[in-house]
Amino acid sequence: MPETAEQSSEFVGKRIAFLGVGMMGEALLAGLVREGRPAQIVVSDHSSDRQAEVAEKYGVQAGSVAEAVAGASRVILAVKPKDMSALLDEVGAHLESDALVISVAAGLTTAYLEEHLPAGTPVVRVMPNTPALVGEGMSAVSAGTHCEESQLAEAQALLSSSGKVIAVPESQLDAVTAISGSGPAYVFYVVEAMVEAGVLLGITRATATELVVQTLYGAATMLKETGDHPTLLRERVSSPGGTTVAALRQLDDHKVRAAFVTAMEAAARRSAELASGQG
Ligand SMILES: NC(=O)C1=CN([C@@H]2O[C@H](COP(=O)(O)OP(=O)(O)OC[C@H]3O[C@@H](n4cnc5c(N)ncnc54)[C@H](O)[C@@H]3O)[C@@H](O)[C@H]2O)C=CC1
Ligand SMILES: O=C(O)[C@@H]1CCC=N1
Repeated sequence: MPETAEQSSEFVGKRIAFLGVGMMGEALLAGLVREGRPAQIVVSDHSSDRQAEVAEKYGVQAGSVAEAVAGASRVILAVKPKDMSALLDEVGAHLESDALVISVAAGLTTAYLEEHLPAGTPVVRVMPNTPALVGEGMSAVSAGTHCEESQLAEAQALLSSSGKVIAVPESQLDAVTAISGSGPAYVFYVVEAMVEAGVLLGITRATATELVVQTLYGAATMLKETGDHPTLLRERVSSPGGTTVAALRQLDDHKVRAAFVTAMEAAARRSAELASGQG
């Protein structure tokens, strides 16, 4: 398991600026605060209401982008891709010479980030996901041209406060975005559908939700703890001539498996479009 930010001696005493504390920024911030370092964090958000809400909820400092970036050794960028160019101009004007810049924006490449920051700035591109909020996130990281191994490790240690972290070649980050970045939304979509079906079958919404959520949690835990192939686990549920095969046949007839493939291809394509400025 990678060293956590708490365990990393590199982490001690370093100030972290969070620029943009919407859904994803807050989820990553929550992990660091859980590790007990709120005094080192300063947040900045264009929405003053949002900035104040997050600063109060997590007991962290707040300020303008310039105030947050000045004196920060790590700068986390968590704004929408369309807002990144303006933010990078502002960040560049105040960035410390040894600061590491970490972006979570979908699609935006390290080359794009480097182009908009002072020459030689070390950058790390990350694709995290929202389960980071509860410490069960999945992040994939790639280093930019000027980022040293130790700086990539530093970014990994920082992100490990909110879940699992892997390093991947940057060419794979659009696919990663389609899998784990957007993935929680597919799961919530399936949950919605199963709960609706439960209600249709006469179960109360509360009970149907409880049944679906625990089923999902149990199935995910089995996948993680046994390491067994999903096909094997599915076959163990499917009695010959029973209820499960009757249901799965309907999913196949409705091409649900194929729909997941085309949906995820669309997500990866969209990620690549964001990189080429079609955001
Ligand atoms: N929501 C998700 O599941 C995931 C999001 N991401 C990426 O995270 C980034 C943020 O996404 P969300 O948190 O969902 O969006 P969001 O809209 O919830 O948050 C963005 C925040 O940035 C603030 N903002 C905009 N311009 C700013 C600026 N110049 N300075 C300071 N704050 C500024 C906004 O007021 C807002 O609070 C995006 O680039 C997205 O691609 C990556 C992985 C998963
Ligand atoms: O939908 C999006 O563009 C972002 C990136 C991955 C998840 N949410």
